[in-house]
Amino acid sequence: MCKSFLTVHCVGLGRRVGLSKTATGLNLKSASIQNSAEKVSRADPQQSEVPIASLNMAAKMGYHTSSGRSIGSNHSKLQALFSHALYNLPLPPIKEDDWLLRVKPKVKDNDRDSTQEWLSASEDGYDAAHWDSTAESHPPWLRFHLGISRWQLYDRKDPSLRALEEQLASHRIVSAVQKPGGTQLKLIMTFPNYGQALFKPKKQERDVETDFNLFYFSDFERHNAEIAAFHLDRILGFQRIPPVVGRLINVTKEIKDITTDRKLARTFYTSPVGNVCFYGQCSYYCSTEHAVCGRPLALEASLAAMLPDLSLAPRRSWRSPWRRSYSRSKLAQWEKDPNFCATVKKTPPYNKGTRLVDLIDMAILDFLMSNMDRHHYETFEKFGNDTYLLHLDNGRAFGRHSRDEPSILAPLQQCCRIRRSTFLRLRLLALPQFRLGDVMRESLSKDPLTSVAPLLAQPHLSALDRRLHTVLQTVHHCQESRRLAQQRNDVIYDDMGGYTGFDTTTRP
Ligand SMILES: Nc1ncnc2c1ncn2[C@@H]1O[C@H](COP(=O)(O)OP(=O)(O)OP(=O)(O)O)[C@@H](O)[C@H]1O
Ligand SMILES: [Mn+2]
Repeated sequence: MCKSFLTVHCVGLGRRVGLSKTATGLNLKSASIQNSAEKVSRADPQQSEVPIASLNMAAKMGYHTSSGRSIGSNHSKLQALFSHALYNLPLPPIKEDDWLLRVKPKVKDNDRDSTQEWLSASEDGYDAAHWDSTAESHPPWLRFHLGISRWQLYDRKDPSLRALEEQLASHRIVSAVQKPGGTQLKLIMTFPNYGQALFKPKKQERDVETDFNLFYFSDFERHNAEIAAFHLDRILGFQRIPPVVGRLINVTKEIKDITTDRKLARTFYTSPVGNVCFYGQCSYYCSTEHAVCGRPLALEASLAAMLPDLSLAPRRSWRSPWRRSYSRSKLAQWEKDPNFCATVKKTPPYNKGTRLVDLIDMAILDFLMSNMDRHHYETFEKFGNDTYLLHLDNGRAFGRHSRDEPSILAPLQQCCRIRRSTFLRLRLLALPQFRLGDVMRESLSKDPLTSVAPLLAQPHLSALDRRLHTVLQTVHHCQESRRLAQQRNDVIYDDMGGYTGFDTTTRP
């Protein structure tokens, strides 16, 4: 049972907590910490709060040390990239309302005693929780939630992010149940400190290329794509994908033996060669033909940090104007109309603010990793239209390396617009001293599953560099055609305000 000053958990836990909302001090509009000082819960990026033991563990697992230098290498392209000015641009000032979960400013006197801290006895495999209003008492997943702002999902330099990744990769799994909805099997896993992760299993070997005759919507999801997408999004400087790590799961001990999900438990069996398999229940690929199997027990999987529960932080789902037709014979509007973008530009929410360039950022991410499955995207409702797009669900990326899919880039090509900061970072990533494929390799080498096999095979890394060149060429063509037509050059959307000194006009 938990007593809470922080209602985040009780709702997110999915278990009975035994206290009424008023008793827990729940502010339904937002998570509430009953303390006046906002500073209490936001991690200070300057100050490492990761215990030494965790850093040792992280080192063993191949994560960065606190200096950020990768273990066993003297020259880190990734570190050099993240030290570059373009990766350290100042964010707009963060006002009270720009945090997703707000710190409740005042405690009523009669609430004070019962709501000052969160207490729970250790039971059912969960740790006793003694969380108060100080950041030090909060587990890393909670620091992640409290660090979500209008401008980014996390601060790349926040040391508690490393602790979060480490816990996703190694903490004991207390519960594993199916996540309903969606087309493919996925589980919600819970850790002793009440943190949760979205689990997606390995369904195919990393080097299998998607069948060219398959429509994109029939493609299987890939656990390594979820992991690689998180790294790529961070390397592009977006911070719009929740942290994802790879992990070897013991199918019997960490799923079958502990699950309370009877529908899931019923689908376990032993294959003819003695591997433990299961297939769960879902609308498409949940049958013995599509079972996921351990070898004989070990199963590779991706674990993504869960976002705050929808009851605390509702999200809005938007249909992408450039979504593909789900019919095998019909074309979508954007495929038929060369002036499609002119219409989109006039249509809310694309007619104001950064929504259009944010969508173009997402198209660039998707083109680089060849993800054709971005029919929808989500935003946090609290932030209205003035916020970034969440890049969730990347399991269908990195399916092909031998071919590129130019139609994914249609938003950039048709609208001829790109954020200045994105364009400059892309140009940086094309330089030999950084090189996208190289920094991706280095970044992915920190993931625990690299010990099994590199998360992206070399042809995928080379494809990233090739596609990056295509993106830069596309921007160049846009600039040239606007110049020739003597139109005002509105290709580069200036999101960097006073920042000067970066040249945006030269060829890639
Ligand atoms: N890290 C996360 N935290 C919380 N919710 C998430 C997270 N990642 C995804 N979701 C939610 O879960 C839903 C299903 O996840 P996802 O899209 O990855 O599964 P899927 O099986 O591929 O679904 P679909 O078949 O509909 O594409 C998403 O639409 C999103 O709202
Ligand atoms: Mn999906």
